[in-house]
Amino acid sequence: MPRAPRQITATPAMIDALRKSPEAHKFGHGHALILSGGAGRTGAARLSARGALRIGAGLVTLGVPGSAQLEVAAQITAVMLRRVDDGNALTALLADARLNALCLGPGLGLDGRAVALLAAALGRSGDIEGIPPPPTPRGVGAGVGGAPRAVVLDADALTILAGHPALFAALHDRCVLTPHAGEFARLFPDIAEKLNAATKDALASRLDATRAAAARAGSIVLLKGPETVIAAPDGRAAINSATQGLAAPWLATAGSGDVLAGFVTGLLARGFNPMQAAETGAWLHTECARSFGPGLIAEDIPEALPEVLRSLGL
Ligand SMILES: NC(=O)C1=CN([C@@H]2O[C@H](COP(=O)(O)OP(=O)(O)OC[C@H]3O[C@@H](n4cnc5c(N)ncnc54)[C@H](O)[C@@H]3O)[C@@H](O)[C@H]2O)[C@@H](O)CC1
Ligand SMILES: Nc1ncnc2c1ncn2[C@@H]1O[C@H](COP(=O)(O)OP(=O)(O)O)[C@@H](O)[C@H]1O
Repeated sequence: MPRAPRQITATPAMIDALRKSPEAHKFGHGHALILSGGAGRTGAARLSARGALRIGAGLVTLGVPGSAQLEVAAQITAVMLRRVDDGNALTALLADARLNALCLGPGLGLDGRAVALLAAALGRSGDIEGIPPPPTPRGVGAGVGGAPRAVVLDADALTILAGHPALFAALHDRCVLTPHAGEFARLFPDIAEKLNAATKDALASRLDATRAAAARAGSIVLLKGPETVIAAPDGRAAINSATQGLAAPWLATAGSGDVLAGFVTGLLARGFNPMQAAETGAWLHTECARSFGPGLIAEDIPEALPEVLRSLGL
C-alpha cells in the first residue's frame, strides 16, 4: 500500500533549504545549462533560464545553435550563452562537471539536433540509431562524484522520448519529467488511457497514473495542472494544489510551464534532490502566480519570486 501523498505547504525545512549560505561563491550554488532551439524559437528556453537564475542557481547558461546566437545575445544579460550546435558540442561542454543541472525541452524542437542533444544529456549518444558516436570524454553524463547529472525534461524533450525507446531507457533517478496532460498522454499512452477511463476520484486517479509513470521511467514525474502531482519511482508522492482558496488561474498562459522547468533546474543546480526540487519548484511557481495576481504572463513569474522569497523571511 503506497504512502499517502504529501500536500505541499510551506514547512520550515522547505524554507530553510532555500536559504543561501553567506560564505558561498557563485559556483557553490551550481551552474545550470538550458538547451535552446533555433532562431525564432528561443523564448521558451530564455524563460526557463530566467527562472533558474531567479531561484538561485549561481550561474545559468543557454546552449544555443549558431543560427540563434545573435537573437539570444540581444535578449540576455546575467544569463550566459554558449554555442551548442550538436550532440558532440554538448558532450564536450559536459566535460565541465561544474555544469551540474541541465534542462532540455522548452523550445528545443524535434529535429535531429534536439534528439542528439537529448542523447548526449543522458550519456547515450553512441548507441542511438542514426547518431554517430562522439569521442566521449571520461565522466560525461556524470555529475559531481560520479552520480548522473540532474536533468529536467519538459515539452519537446518529452515528445522526443515518446518516439525513442532507447532514450526512454536511459532515464535515471536524477531526471525530472514535467509533462502537461497532453505530453503525459504522448509519453505514457496506456497509463493515460486508464486515467481517462477511471471512474474513481479524479485526483486519486492522477496520483495512481503519475506513480505508475514514475515507476516506469525510473525518474521523478511531475504531472502539471491546477493540481500538480509529483511522484518518485519508489512511490513517494506529493500534490501541489492551486484550486479553491489557492487557485492560480492566471498560470494558464503560454510559457508558464517553461518557467517551472527553469525553477526546478535552478533548484537542482543548487543541490536540491530531484523530488525536493520538483516539490519546491511547483510550490514557488504557484506562490509567484498568487503573489502577482491577475494579468500575469510568463515573464512575470520569475520577477515575482524575490517578493515571495522575502515574504518567507529569506
Ligand atoms: N514563449 C514561448 O516561446 C513558448 C514556447 N512554447 C514551446 O512550444 C513548443 C510546443 O509546446 P506546446 O505545449 O504548446 O504544445 P505541444 O506540442 O505539447 O502540444 C499541445 C497539444 O497537447 C494538447 N494538450 C492536452 N492537454 C494539454 C494541457 N494540459 N496543456 C497543454 N496542451 C495540452 C493540446 O490540445 C495541444 O493539441 C514547446 O517547445 C514549448 O516549449 C510553449 O511553452 C509556449 C510558450
Ligand atoms: N488553471 C490552472 N490553475 C493553476 N495552474 C495552472 C492552470 N493551468 C495551467 N497551470 C500551470 O501552468 C503551467 C502550464 O505549463 P504548460 O502546460 O507546460 O505550458 P507552456 O508549455 O505554455 O509553458 C503548469 O505549471 C500548470 O500546472
